[in-house]
Amino acid sequence: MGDEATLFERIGGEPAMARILDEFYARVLDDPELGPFFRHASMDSLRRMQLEFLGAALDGPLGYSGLALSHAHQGRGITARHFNRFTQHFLETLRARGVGEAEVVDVIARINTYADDIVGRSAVSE
Ligand code: HEM
Repeated sequence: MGDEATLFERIGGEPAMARILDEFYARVLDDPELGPFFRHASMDSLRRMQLEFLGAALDGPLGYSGLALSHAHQGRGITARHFNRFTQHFLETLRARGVGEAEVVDVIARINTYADDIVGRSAVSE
């Protein structure tokens, strides 16, 4: 049991996820509704933090050393619509990179559990 690959490992671990995140953030920056959020972001550091975060959230073996997601995203005006677009880009990138459909579904379900941490309270009514 303990020897079973984690979800992160089934996707290909750190090297595969690093390539996925390169493509994913290129798509996000190209999206006219999402790109402006990242105008002042340090993308290298963000990609590294996101890699760690996913490495931990998809059952390891990475650990996450960044800010709490609620803290990192509060006050940015992120709505449910932004969150869904962001997640849709991630889903499309996983598919484009050849990740299996079962893993894609598992990853998106896992990511959706963080919606309340990302979407601002005052914006939920949208
Ligand atoms: C489940 C979805 C998401 C996850 C897992 C996630 C994850 C992260 C992580 C790990 C960080 C780095 C925190 C740190 O620096 O310590 C971060 C920062 C950030 N995220 Fe997200 N995020 C998500 C959704 C979004 C969405 C929907 C937006 C905007 C539309 C967004 C915009 C940002 C911005 C602007 C930063 C700060 C970048 C910087 O200035 O360095 N995130 N996110």
